Amino acid sequence: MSSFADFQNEIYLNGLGDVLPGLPTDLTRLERLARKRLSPGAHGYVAGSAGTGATARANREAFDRWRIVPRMLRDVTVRDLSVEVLGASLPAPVLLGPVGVLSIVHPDGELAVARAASALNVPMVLSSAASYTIEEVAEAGGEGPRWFQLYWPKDPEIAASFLGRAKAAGYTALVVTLDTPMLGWRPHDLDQAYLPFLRGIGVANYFSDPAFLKGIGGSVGADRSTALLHWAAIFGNPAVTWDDLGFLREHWDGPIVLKGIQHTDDARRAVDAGIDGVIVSNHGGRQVDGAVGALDMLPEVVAAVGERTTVLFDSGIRSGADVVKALALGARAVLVGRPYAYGLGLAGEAGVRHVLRCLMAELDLTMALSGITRPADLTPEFLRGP
Ligand SMILES: Cc1cc2nc3c(=O)[nH]c(=O)nc-3n(C[C@H](O)[C@H](O)[C@H](O)COP(=O)(O)O)c2cc1C
Ligand SMILES: CC(C)CC(=O)C(=O)O
Repeated sequence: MSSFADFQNEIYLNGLGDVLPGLPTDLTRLERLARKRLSPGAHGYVAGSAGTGATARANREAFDRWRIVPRMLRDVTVRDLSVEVLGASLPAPVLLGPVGVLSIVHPDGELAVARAASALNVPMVLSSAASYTIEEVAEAGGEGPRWFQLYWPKDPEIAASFLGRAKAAGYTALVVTLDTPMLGWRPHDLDQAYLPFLRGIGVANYFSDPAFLKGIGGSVGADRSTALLHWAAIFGNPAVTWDDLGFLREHWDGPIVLKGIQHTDDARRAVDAGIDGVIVSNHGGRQVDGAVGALDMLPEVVAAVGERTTVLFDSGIRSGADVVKALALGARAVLVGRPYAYGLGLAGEAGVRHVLRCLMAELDLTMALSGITRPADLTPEFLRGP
Protein backbone atom coordinates (compact mmCIF):
# COMPACT_ATOMS: atom_id res chain seq x y z
CA MET A 1 0.00 0.00 0.00
CA SER A 2 1.75 3.20 -1.09
CA SER A 3 -0.64 5.44 0.76
CA PHE A 4 -2.93 4.20 3.49
CA ALA A 5 -5.29 7.03 2.62
CA ASP A 6 -6.08 5.53 -0.81
CA PHE A 7 -8.44 3.52 1.29
CA GLN A 8 -10.54 6.62 1.88
CA ASN A 9 -11.03 7.11 -1.87
CA GLU A 10 -11.96 3.46 -2.27
CA ILE A 11 -14.75 3.97 0.25
CA TYR A 12 -16.03 7.15 -1.45
CA LEU A 13 -16.01 5.46 -4.85
CA ASN A 14 -17.45 2.10 -3.91
CA GLY A 15 -19.43 2.68 -0.75
CA LEU A 16 -18.73 1.49 2.74
CA GLY A 17 -20.45 -1.88 2.36
CA ASP A 18 -18.38 -2.80 -0.72
CA VAL A 19 -15.04 -2.08 0.88
CA LEU A 20 -15.63 -2.78 4.53
CA PRO A 21 -17.80 -5.12 6.54
CA GLY A 22 -20.28 -2.24 6.87
CA LEU A 23 -18.88 -1.15 10.23
CA PRO A 24 -18.49 2.44 11.42
CA THR A 25 -15.16 4.05 10.49
CA ASP A 26 -15.05 5.99 13.78
CA LEU A 27 -13.74 3.52 16.33
CA THR A 28 -15.70 5.14 19.15
CA ARG A 29 -18.92 4.42 17.22
CA LEU A 30 -17.69 0.90 16.65
CA GLU A 31 -17.38 0.62 20.40
CA ARG A 32 -21.00 1.71 20.86
CA LEU A 33 -22.16 -0.82 18.27
CA ALA A 34 -20.28 -3.58 20.08
CA ARG A 35 -22.13 -2.72 23.28
CA LYS A 36 -25.40 -3.48 21.46
CA ARG A 37 -24.27 -6.63 19.69
CA LEU A 38 -22.02 -8.51 22.11
CA SER A 39 -23.39 -10.55 24.99
CA PRO A 40 -23.50 -8.51 28.23
CA GLY A 41 -20.90 -10.75 29.85
CA ALA A 42 -18.40 -10.55 26.99
CA HIS A 43 -18.98 -6.85 26.45
CA GLY A 44 -18.60 -6.15 30.16
CA TYR A 45 -15.32 -8.07 30.26
CA VAL A 46 -13.79 -6.26 27.27
CA ALA A 47 -15.12 -2.76 27.94
CA GLY A 48 -14.75 -2.96 31.69
CA SER A 49 -11.98 -1.41 33.69
CA ALA A 50 -10.89 -1.28 37.30
CA GLY A 51 -13.08 0.14 40.08
CA THR A 52 -14.92 3.34 39.25
CA GLY A 53 -13.34 3.53 35.79
CA ALA A 54 -11.29 6.58 36.77
CA THR A 55 -8.11 5.31 35.12
CA ALA A 56 -9.83 4.42 31.85
CA ARG A 57 -11.32 7.93 31.82
CA ALA A 58 -7.94 9.45 32.68
CA ASN A 59 -6.47 7.68 29.65
CA ARG A 60 -8.91 9.44 27.34
CA GLU A 61 -8.69 12.78 29.16
CA ALA A 62 -4.92 12.72 28.75
CA PHE A 63 -5.36 12.50 24.98
CA ASP A 64 -7.88 15.32 25.02
CA ARG A 65 -5.47 17.66 26.78
CA TRP A 66 -3.02 17.45 23.89
CA ARG A 67 -3.94 19.09 20.58
CA ILE A 68 -2.25 18.83 17.21
CA VAL A 69 -0.96 22.06 15.67
CA PRO A 70 -0.96 21.39 11.89
CA ARG A 71 1.76 22.94 9.70
CA MET A 72 1.27 24.08 6.08
CA LEU A 73 3.11 24.15 2.71
CA ARG A 74 5.46 21.26 3.43
CA ASP A 75 4.93 18.96 0.38
CA VAL A 76 3.21 15.94 1.81
CA THR A 77 2.65 14.14 -1.52
CA VAL A 78 4.78 11.14 -0.65
CA ARG A 79 4.42 9.66 2.78
CA ASP A 80 5.97 6.65 4.42
CA LEU A 81 4.42 5.34 7.61
CA SER A 82 6.88 2.51 8.11
CA VAL A 83 8.95 2.38 11.29
CA GLU A 84 11.65 0.15 12.63
CA VAL A 85 10.87 -1.49 15.95
CA LEU A 86 13.36 -3.82 17.63
CA GLY A 87 15.12 -4.54 14.36
CA ALA A 88 11.98 -5.26 12.34
CA SER A 89 10.32 -3.00 9.78
CA LEU A 90 6.62 -2.38 10.43
CA PRO A 91 4.27 -0.95 7.75
CA ALA A 92 2.99 1.59 10.29
CA PRO A 93 3.67 2.41 13.94
CA VAL A 94 0.80 0.22 15.10
CA LEU A 95 0.67 -3.25 16.67
CA LEU A 96 -2.16 -5.41 17.91
CA GLY A 97 -1.62 -5.53 21.65
CA PRO A 98 -2.00 -8.71 23.68
CA VAL A 99 -5.67 -9.32 24.39
CA GLY A 100 -6.50 -12.67 25.94
CA VAL A 101 -9.68 -14.77 25.95
CA LEU A 102 -10.82 -13.48 22.55
CA SER A 103 -13.13 -16.37 21.85
CA ILE A 104 -15.56 -14.71 24.26
CA VAL A 105 -16.35 -12.24 21.44
CA HIS A 106 -15.94 -14.52 18.39
CA PRO A 107 -15.46 -18.27 18.05
CA ASP A 108 -12.38 -17.81 15.83
CA GLY A 109 -10.77 -15.60 18.50
CA GLU A 110 -7.02 -15.16 18.12
CA LEU A 111 -6.94 -17.25 14.92
CA ALA A 112 -8.95 -14.57 13.14
CA VAL A 113 -6.78 -11.85 14.65
CA ALA A 114 -3.64 -13.63 13.41
CA ARG A 115 -5.05 -13.83 9.88
CA ALA A 116 -6.00 -10.15 9.85
CA ALA A 117 -2.63 -9.09 11.25
CA SER A 118 -0.79 -11.24 8.75
CA ALA A 119 -2.81 -9.82 5.82
CA LEU A 120 -1.60 -6.33 6.73
CA ASN A 121 1.84 -7.41 7.95
CA VAL A 122 1.13 -5.87 11.34
CA PRO A 123 2.66 -7.65 14.35
CA MET A 124 0.20 -9.39 16.61
CA VAL A 125 1.20 -9.81 20.24
CA LEU A 126 -0.28 -13.12 21.37
CA SER A 127 -1.43 -13.29 24.98
CA SER A 128 -0.42 -16.12 27.31
CA ALA A 129 -4.15 -16.23 28.13
CA ALA A 130 -5.28 -16.73 24.53
CA SER A 131 -8.18 -19.00 23.65
CA TYR A 132 -6.02 -20.84 21.11
CA THR A 133 -2.51 -22.18 21.59
CA ILE A 134 0.79 -20.56 20.68
CA GLU A 135 1.17 -23.11 17.87
CA GLU A 136 -2.38 -22.82 16.49
CA VAL A 137 -2.14 -19.05 16.30
CA ALA A 138 1.28 -19.22 14.64
CA GLU A 139 -0.12 -21.53 12.00
CA ALA A 140 -3.10 -19.22 11.36
CA GLY A 141 -0.78 -16.22 11.02
CA GLY A 142 1.54 -17.96 8.53
CA GLU A 143 4.35 -15.63 7.51
CA GLY A 144 2.92 -12.67 9.45
CA PRO A 145 5.01 -11.08 12.20
CA ARG A 146 4.21 -12.23 15.72
CA TRP A 147 5.33 -11.46 19.25
CA PHE A 148 4.52 -13.39 22.41
CA GLN A 149 3.27 -11.91 25.69
CA LEU A 150 4.15 -13.66 28.92
CA TYR A 151 2.13 -13.64 32.09
CA TRP A 152 4.89 -14.69 34.43
CA PRO A 153 3.52 -17.82 36.16
CA LYS A 154 4.45 -19.02 39.63
CA ASP A 155 6.02 -22.16 38.21
CA PRO A 156 9.29 -21.29 36.39
CA GLU A 157 9.09 -24.53 34.41
CA ILE A 158 5.85 -23.35 32.81
CA ALA A 159 7.39 -19.95 32.04
CA ALA A 160 10.42 -21.58 30.42
CA SER A 161 8.19 -23.97 28.52
CA PHE A 162 6.03 -21.10 27.15
CA LEU A 163 9.12 -19.25 25.99
CA GLY A 164 10.51 -22.36 24.31
CA ARG A 165 7.21 -22.98 22.55
CA ALA A 166 6.94 -19.36 21.41
CA LYS A 167 10.47 -19.39 20.04
CA ALA A 168 9.89 -22.66 18.19
CA ALA A 169 6.66 -21.29 16.70
CA GLY A 170 8.35 -18.21 15.23
CA TYR A 171 7.42 -15.47 17.70
CA THR A 172 10.25 -12.95 17.45
CA ALA A 173 9.90 -10.62 20.43
CA LEU A 174 8.82 -11.20 24.02
CA VAL A 175 6.49 -8.85 25.90
CA VAL A 176 6.43 -9.44 29.64
CA THR A 177 3.41 -7.88 31.35
CA LEU A 178 4.26 -6.60 34.81
CA ASP A 179 1.04 -4.92 35.86
CA THR A 180 -1.12 -8.03 36.28
CA PRO A 181 0.32 -10.45 38.83
CA MET A 182 -3.37 -10.72 39.77
CA LEU A 183 -6.57 -9.34 38.28
CA GLY A 184 -7.63 -5.86 39.31
CA TRP A 185 -10.96 -5.14 41.04
CA ARG A 186 -13.40 -5.22 38.12
CA PRO A 187 -16.98 -4.47 39.15
CA HIS A 188 -18.43 -5.21 35.67
CA ASP A 189 -17.27 -8.80 35.90
CA LEU A 190 -17.95 -9.20 39.61
CA ASP A 191 -21.53 -7.98 39.26
CA GLN A 192 -22.22 -10.38 36.40
CA ALA A 193 -20.11 -13.15 37.96
CA TYR A 194 -18.42 -13.38 34.57
CA LEU A 195 -14.85 -14.60 34.35
CA PRO A 196 -13.80 -16.26 31.07
CA PHE A 197 -11.25 -18.53 32.72
CA LEU A 198 -13.78 -20.16 34.97
CA ARG A 199 -15.65 -21.06 31.78
CA GLY A 200 -12.48 -22.67 30.46
CA ILE A 201 -11.61 -19.80 28.07
CA GLY A 202 -8.08 -18.42 28.03
CA VAL A 203 -6.35 -21.51 29.35
CA ALA A 204 -5.43 -23.18 26.03
CA ASN A 205 -1.71 -22.55 26.42
CA TYR A 206 -1.69 -23.92 29.94
CA PHE A 207 -3.81 -27.00 29.30
CA SER A 208 -1.57 -27.92 26.34
CA ASP A 209 1.67 -27.41 28.23
CA PRO A 210 3.70 -30.39 29.48
CA ALA A 211 5.05 -28.42 32.46
CA PHE A 212 1.53 -27.36 33.48
CA LEU A 213 0.13 -30.86 33.03
CA LYS A 214 2.88 -32.29 35.21
CA GLY A 215 1.38 -30.30 38.09
CA ILE A 216 -2.01 -32.03 37.73
CA GLY A 217 -0.89 -35.58 37.22
CA GLY A 218 -0.38 -35.53 33.45
CA SER A 219 -3.75 -34.60 31.95
CA VAL A 220 -6.71 -32.25 32.35
CA GLY A 221 -9.36 -34.91 32.78
CA ALA A 222 -13.07 -34.86 31.99
CA ASP A 223 -13.91 -32.72 35.00
CA ARG A 224 -11.78 -29.65 34.32
CA SER A 225 -12.18 -28.16 37.78
CA THR A 226 -8.87 -29.50 39.15
CA ALA A 227 -7.03 -28.11 36.14
CA LEU A 228 -8.81 -24.75 36.43
CA LEU A 229 -8.00 -24.48 40.12
CA HIS A 230 -4.36 -25.27 39.36
CA TRP A 231 -4.43 -22.62 36.64
CA ALA A 232 -5.79 -20.05 39.11
CA ALA A 233 -3.04 -21.02 41.56
CA ILE A 234 -0.12 -20.62 39.11
CA PHE A 235 -1.37 -17.91 36.71
CA GLY A 236 0.23 -14.85 38.34
CA ASN A 237 3.42 -14.43 40.30
CA PRO A 238 3.28 -11.50 42.71
CA ALA A 239 6.68 -12.44 44.11
CA VAL A 240 8.80 -11.53 41.09
CA THR A 241 11.15 -8.55 41.44
CA TRP A 242 13.76 -6.76 39.37
CA ASP A 243 16.25 -9.40 40.49
CA ASP A 244 14.38 -12.03 38.49
CA LEU A 245 14.76 -10.46 35.06
CA GLY A 246 17.84 -12.60 34.41
CA PHE A 247 15.52 -15.59 34.15
CA LEU A 248 13.96 -14.08 31.04
CA ARG A 249 17.33 -13.62 29.36
CA GLU A 250 18.31 -17.19 30.17
CA HIS A 251 15.26 -18.49 28.35
CA TRP A 252 14.74 -15.94 25.54
CA ASP A 253 17.43 -14.82 23.14
CA GLY A 254 15.35 -12.26 21.18
CA PRO A 255 14.23 -8.76 22.15
CA ILE A 256 12.47 -8.41 25.53
CA VAL A 257 9.97 -5.64 26.23
CA LEU A 258 8.43 -4.85 29.63
CA LYS A 259 4.75 -3.87 29.52
CA GLY A 260 3.04 -1.79 32.17
CA ILE A 261 5.81 0.72 32.90
CA GLN A 262 4.49 3.99 34.29
CA HIS A 263 7.27 5.42 36.46
CA THR A 264 10.55 6.82 35.19
CA ASP A 265 12.56 4.93 37.83
CA ASP A 266 11.05 1.65 36.65
CA ALA A 267 11.88 2.56 33.07
CA ARG A 268 15.49 3.28 34.08
CA ARG A 269 15.77 0.01 35.98
CA ALA A 270 14.47 -1.86 32.97
CA VAL A 271 17.05 -0.29 30.70
CA ASP A 272 19.86 -0.78 33.25
CA ALA A 273 18.90 -4.45 33.35
CA GLY A 274 19.46 -4.71 29.60
CA ILE A 275 15.80 -4.82 28.56
CA ASP A 276 15.24 -3.88 24.91
CA GLY A 277 12.07 -1.86 25.24
CA VAL A 278 9.27 -0.68 27.51
CA ILE A 279 5.56 -0.24 26.93
CA VAL A 280 4.14 2.72 28.79
CA SER A 281 0.74 1.32 29.67
CA ASN A 282 -1.76 0.99 32.49
CA HIS A 283 -3.45 -2.02 30.91
CA GLY A 284 -6.20 0.15 29.48
CA GLY A 285 -7.21 1.21 33.00
CA ARG A 286 -8.11 -2.37 33.95
CA GLN A 287 -5.77 -2.82 36.90
CA VAL A 288 -5.38 0.17 39.23
CA ASP A 289 -8.38 2.45 39.64
CA GLY A 290 -7.39 6.07 40.19
CA ALA A 291 -4.09 5.68 38.36
CA VAL A 292 -2.53 8.36 36.23
CA GLY A 293 -3.51 8.47 32.54
CA ALA A 294 -0.91 6.48 30.60
CA LEU A 295 -0.25 9.30 28.12
CA ASP A 296 0.49 11.65 31.01
CA MET A 297 3.54 9.54 31.89
CA LEU A 298 4.84 9.08 28.35
CA PRO A 299 6.86 12.33 28.06
CA GLU A 300 8.67 11.67 31.36
CA VAL A 301 9.53 8.10 30.45
CA VAL A 302 10.75 9.19 27.02
CA ALA A 303 12.89 11.91 28.62
CA ALA A 304 14.34 9.34 31.04
CA VAL A 305 15.11 6.45 28.68
CA GLY A 306 14.08 7.38 25.14
CA GLU A 307 17.66 7.69 23.94
CA ARG A 308 18.63 4.31 25.34
CA THR A 309 15.66 2.11 24.51
CA THR A 310 12.54 1.65 22.43
CA VAL A 311 9.50 3.22 24.09
CA LEU A 312 6.12 1.90 22.99
CA PHE A 313 2.72 3.03 24.24
CA ASP A 314 -0.80 1.74 24.82
CA SER A 315 -3.96 2.60 26.77
CA GLY A 316 -6.61 4.74 25.21
CA ILE A 317 -5.71 4.81 21.49
CA ARG A 318 -8.97 5.24 19.58
CA SER A 319 -8.00 7.14 16.40
CA GLY A 320 -5.22 8.01 14.00
CA ALA A 321 -4.98 11.39 15.72
CA ASP A 322 -4.29 9.59 19.01
CA VAL A 323 -1.43 7.72 17.33
CA VAL A 324 -0.02 11.05 16.10
CA LYS A 325 -0.11 12.42 19.66
CA ALA A 326 1.61 9.38 21.20
CA LEU A 327 4.29 9.43 18.50
CA ALA A 328 4.84 13.17 18.88
CA LEU A 329 5.37 12.60 22.60
CA GLY A 330 8.10 10.10 21.82
CA ALA A 331 6.57 6.63 21.40
CA ARG A 332 8.13 4.62 18.58
CA ALA A 333 4.85 2.80 17.97
CA VAL A 334 1.55 2.12 19.71
CA LEU A 335 -0.48 -0.95 20.57
CA VAL A 336 -4.26 -1.09 20.38
CA GLY A 337 -6.44 -3.22 22.61
CA ARG A 338 -10.20 -2.93 22.87
CA PRO A 339 -10.91 -1.47 19.39
CA TYR A 340 -9.75 -4.58 17.58
CA ALA A 341 -11.53 -6.84 20.06
CA TYR A 342 -14.74 -5.02 19.10
CA GLY A 343 -13.92 -5.37 15.39
CA LEU A 344 -13.41 -9.09 15.96
CA GLY A 345 -16.66 -9.42 17.88
CA LEU A 346 -18.65 -7.61 15.20
CA ALA A 347 -17.19 -9.12 12.03
CA GLY A 348 -14.45 -11.65 12.78
CA GLU A 349 -11.22 -11.40 10.78
CA ALA A 350 -12.73 -8.74 8.46
CA GLY A 351 -13.62 -6.67 11.52
CA VAL A 352 -10.02 -6.71 12.78
CA ARG A 353 -8.75 -5.75 9.32
CA HIS A 354 -11.34 -2.98 9.28
CA VAL A 355 -10.07 -1.52 12.56
CA LEU A 356 -6.44 -1.64 11.41
CA ARG A 357 -7.16 -0.11 8.01
CA CYS A 358 -9.25 2.69 9.49
CA LEU A 359 -6.60 3.46 12.07
CA MET A 360 -3.77 3.50 9.55
CA ALA A 361 -5.69 5.51 6.94
CA GLU A 362 -6.66 8.09 9.54
CA LEU A 363 -3.09 8.21 10.83
CA ASP A 364 -1.82 8.74 7.28
CA LEU A 365 -4.32 11.54 6.61
CA THR A 366 -3.79 13.24 9.96
CA MET A 367 -0.04 13.25 9.38
CA ALA A 368 -0.42 14.59 5.84
CA LEU A 369 -2.81 17.33 6.91
CA SER A 370 -0.47 18.27 9.75
CA GLY A 371 2.51 18.60 7.40
CA ILE A 372 4.25 15.35 8.31
CA THR A 373 5.45 12.65 5.92
CA ARG A 374 7.23 10.21 8.25
CA PRO A 375 6.59 9.14 11.85
CA ALA A 376 10.17 10.05 12.75
CA ASP A 377 9.42 13.71 11.97
CA LEU A 378 6.72 13.90 14.63
CA THR A 379 8.01 15.89 17.61
CA PRO A 380 6.35 17.64 20.57
CA GLU A 381 6.45 20.83 18.49
CA PHE A 382 3.43 19.53 16.61
CA LEU A 383 1.39 19.54 19.81
CA ARG A 384 -0.06 22.13 22.14
CA GLY A 385 -0.31 20.59 25.58
CA PRO A 386 -1.28 21.01 29.20
C1 LIG B 1 -10.32 -8.01 27.05
C2 LIG B 1 -8.90 -7.62 27.31
C3 LIG B 1 -7.96 -8.61 27.55
C4 LIG B 1 -6.63 -8.26 27.76
N1 LIG B 1 -5.72 -9.26 27.92
C5 LIG B 1 -4.43 -8.94 28.07
C6 LIG B 1 -3.47 -9.96 28.16
O1 LIG B 1 -3.78 -11.13 28.09
N2 LIG B 1 -2.17 -9.58 28.34
C7 LIG B 1 -1.79 -8.27 28.43
O2 LIG B 1 -0.61 -7.97 28.60
N3 LIG B 1 -2.69 -7.28 28.32
C8 LIG B 1 -3.99 -7.59 28.14
N4 LIG B 1 -4.90 -6.58 27.99
C9 LIG B 1 -4.44 -5.19 28.00
C10 LIG B 1 -4.06 -4.73 26.58
O3 LIG B 1 -2.89 -5.37 26.13
C11 LIG B 1 -3.78 -3.23 26.54
O4 LIG B 1 -2.82 -2.88 27.50
C12 LIG B 1 -5.02 -2.37 26.73
O5 LIG B 1 -6.17 -2.98 26.20
C13 LIG B 1 -4.76 -1.04 26.04
O6 LIG B 1 -5.79 -0.17 26.25
P1 LIG B 1 -6.99 0.07 25.19
O7 LIG B 1 -7.90 -1.10 25.34
O8 LIG B 1 -7.57 1.34 25.68
O9 LIG B 1 -6.38 0.16 23.80
C14 LIG B 1 -6.23 -6.90 27.77
C15 LIG B 1 -7.18 -5.91 27.52
C16 LIG B 1 -8.50 -6.26 27.28
C17 LIG B 1 -9.48 -5.16 26.97
C1 LIG C 1 -5.59 -13.11 31.52
C2 LIG C 1 -6.07 -11.77 31.85
C3 LIG C 1 -5.58 -11.28 33.10
C4 LIG C 1 -6.43 -10.95 30.74
C5 LIG C 1 -6.17 -9.51 30.96
O1 LIG C 1 -5.07 -9.08 30.97
C6 LIG C 1 -7.26 -8.61 31.13
O2 LIG C 1 -8.41 -9.04 31.17
O3 LIG C 1 -7.01 -7.41 31.26
